[in-house]
Amino acid sequence: MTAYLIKSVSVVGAAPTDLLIRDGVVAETGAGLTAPDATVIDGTGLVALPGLVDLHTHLREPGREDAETVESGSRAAALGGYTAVCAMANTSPVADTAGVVEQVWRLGREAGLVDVQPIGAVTVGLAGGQLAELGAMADSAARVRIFSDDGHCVADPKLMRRALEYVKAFDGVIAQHAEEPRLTEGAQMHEGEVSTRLGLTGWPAVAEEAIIARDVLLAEHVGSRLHICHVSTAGSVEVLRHAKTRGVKVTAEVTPHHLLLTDSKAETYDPVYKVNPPLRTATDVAALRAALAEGVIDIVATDHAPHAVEDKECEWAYARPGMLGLETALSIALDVLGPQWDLIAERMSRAPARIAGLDGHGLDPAPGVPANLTLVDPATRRTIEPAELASRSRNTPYARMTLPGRIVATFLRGEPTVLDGKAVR
Ligand SMILES: NC(=O)N[C@@H](CC(=O)O)C(=O)O
Ligand SMILES: [Zn+2]
Ligand SMILES: [Zn+2]
Repeated sequence: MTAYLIKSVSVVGAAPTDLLIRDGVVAETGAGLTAPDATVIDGTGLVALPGLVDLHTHLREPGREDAETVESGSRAAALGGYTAVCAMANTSPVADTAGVVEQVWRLGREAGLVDVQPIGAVTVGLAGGQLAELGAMADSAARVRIFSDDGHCVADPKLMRRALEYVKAFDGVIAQHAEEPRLTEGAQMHEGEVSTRLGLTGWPAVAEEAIIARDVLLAEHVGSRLHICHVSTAGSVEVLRHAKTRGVKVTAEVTPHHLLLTDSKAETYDPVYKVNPPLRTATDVAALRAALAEGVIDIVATDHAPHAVEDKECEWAYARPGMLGLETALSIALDVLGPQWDLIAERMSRAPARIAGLDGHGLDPAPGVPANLTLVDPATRRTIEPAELASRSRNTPYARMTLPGRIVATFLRGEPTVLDGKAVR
């Protein structure tokens, strides 16, 4: 196993130091390190972060390997600075059995580019009718701890309660896609001024907020852990703030796109901007940014949602919702938060690793720690070219935008997955 000596790198924004990576761990840190057998990387101007952890990734395998595979999504993740991703359950077949989660877990191991942690479905077939075999998925080789029907809301309050109660036994968490389905029938975009002008059916903020309010009360009642996927409205932030003040065990994520883009993008009628929950208003964006800085929102999660060309390059109403995210998330975070490295490390690595219970991830580079880390060049700006992305899909909303920051290298347990900004395999 090759050793790597990274010279003069800033660890999470601190004064430059050297990092020696050997045998899968950070062996030593300090100024003036030497290691004759090591490959030297010049870290001048670079920032070392704990490898990013994505709590919300769609890898599309099994079932839609034309849009993404575990391997292509893992490569996109590594290039984005990630060392672990949690793979959503809305595959085909659905990841609602021990067999399917073990298959995804095994494919992740074989690709070997990031740790792929499968998320299990809450209900059989994501149909919302009966609980899936949560215990069997938890006990499987994939050791599932996060369960979600993402793409669909667990709308039945009794089923949601039972799921919350069930996962307590193994310190699991239910990740809710908060969308009251009766309030979003036929919805195409955020319900507001722009939807009225364009004549598109609206997805009202209250459809999200009502479910979050219900579920934080349920989580409080049964004393379970709840996670809220892709929070998108100012009102949701207020509900979460209230719940956290009461000590409810709730965590929440925001996506890069909800931190940057607004519903005015729908005026282009370009379905690349169609996403669930929809892009909201500038007021919502400001509230989400403030909540992320404050900690009312715990993490940034990509909701990387690859879609094949035929599902995206069509009329708005027929297009599938969802956007790519893994290869651009750090750049968006840097753009939105500025070089607040400790905050970025917390929201994109440490906190998601804690929520997912991923040992060995989310730890700042220090002696003895598994070498899961990424090197960022904050000074370089790059223009996003969809054709250059490692994802099998092309549905990035940032095409031809120039964004700050470039991932120079990523290490998974001491092995580089990315070097010189390029995937190693
Ligand atoms: N976000 C999306 O618009 N789409 C996701 C599902 C989801 O996250 O709800 C997908 O699977 O494509
Ligand atoms: Zn969702
Ligand atoms: Zn999703």
